[in-house]
Amino acid sequence: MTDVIDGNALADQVFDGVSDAVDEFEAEGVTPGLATVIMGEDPASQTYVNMKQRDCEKAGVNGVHVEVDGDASQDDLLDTVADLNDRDDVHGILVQTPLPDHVDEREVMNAIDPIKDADGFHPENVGRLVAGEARFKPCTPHGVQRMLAHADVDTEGKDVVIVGRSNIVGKPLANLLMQKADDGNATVTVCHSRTTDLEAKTKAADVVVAAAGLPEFVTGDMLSEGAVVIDVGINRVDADTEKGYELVGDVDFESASEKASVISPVPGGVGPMTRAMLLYNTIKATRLQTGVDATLP
Ligand SMILES: Nc1nc(=O)c2c([nH]1)NC[C@@H]1CN(c3ccc(C(=O)N[C@@H](CCC(=O)O)C(=O)O)cc3)C=[N+]21
Repeated sequence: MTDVIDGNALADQVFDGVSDAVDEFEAEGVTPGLATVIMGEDPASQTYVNMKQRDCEKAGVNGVHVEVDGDASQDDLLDTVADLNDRDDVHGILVQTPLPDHVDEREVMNAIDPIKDADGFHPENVGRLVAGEARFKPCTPHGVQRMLAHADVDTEGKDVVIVGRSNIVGKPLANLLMQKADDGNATVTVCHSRTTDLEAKTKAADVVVAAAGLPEFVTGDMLSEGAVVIDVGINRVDADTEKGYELVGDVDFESASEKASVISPVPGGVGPMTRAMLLYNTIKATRLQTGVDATLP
């Protein structure tokens, strides 16, 4: 039987833990706050940010939403970030990507106060993570780790193949899973578009993480029998649905689930866990800024 990880149910457990932590903060007169900043009108970004704000409401986190006009300057966006850095009621800040072409994403990430960096993308936090002293783990890699633990997948000594080398998923996840401190202890191979004979590598893997941003790229014939498959892809492909698109992962679920012992679906897998770990980081940030030791979810 293939175990299909229910990312929504697992995320709900984390959200419950966040609510409990919020109660602990409230008892000390603190309300954790998360600011989401969106610049421009990208429809997918609007959807995601709305979901994040709904999560905040559900968990009792103070959600602060800021919209910056798509035609505004980079300096306007940096001013917005600076204001949020200064606000005592905002403990976590997320600037939704992609940003308009005239804005340098790196400059914006660098401007976020590292202690409020709910995404974990600031170079100081990237450096800490690589050094084995993670402060804010990026949300998607952290969510993947939680999903593996939940499915009783112990990666110690196992071969993990990550398909995709992005700064937000592939690179940080590789670092986490190879480390001792995170009970990863895996042998990690990072594959990408220039990898020769990808199939030989995925076939030899105990765990395959698909994070290339390519719809249904990883198929069952690329997997070994009993492999663990985590699908990080969230691709909108045109379809004859009400919304005009459907969500598909980077894994061809039908063929892959015939081989896999454990698999995560899209939607309902990594996506909700990414949002849950965003609130986890908000709780962690609030602890660091207030000194109140609320229980981490
Ligand atoms: N600074 C920044 N931080 C991010 O974390 C970030 C970002 N920018 N830019 C875009 C990506 C994408 N992302 C998603 C998170 C959750 C779902 C999610 O919850 N998806 C649901 C349903 C989605 C739907 O119904 O459309 C699911 O997979 O079940 C999707 C996508 C965060 N991102």
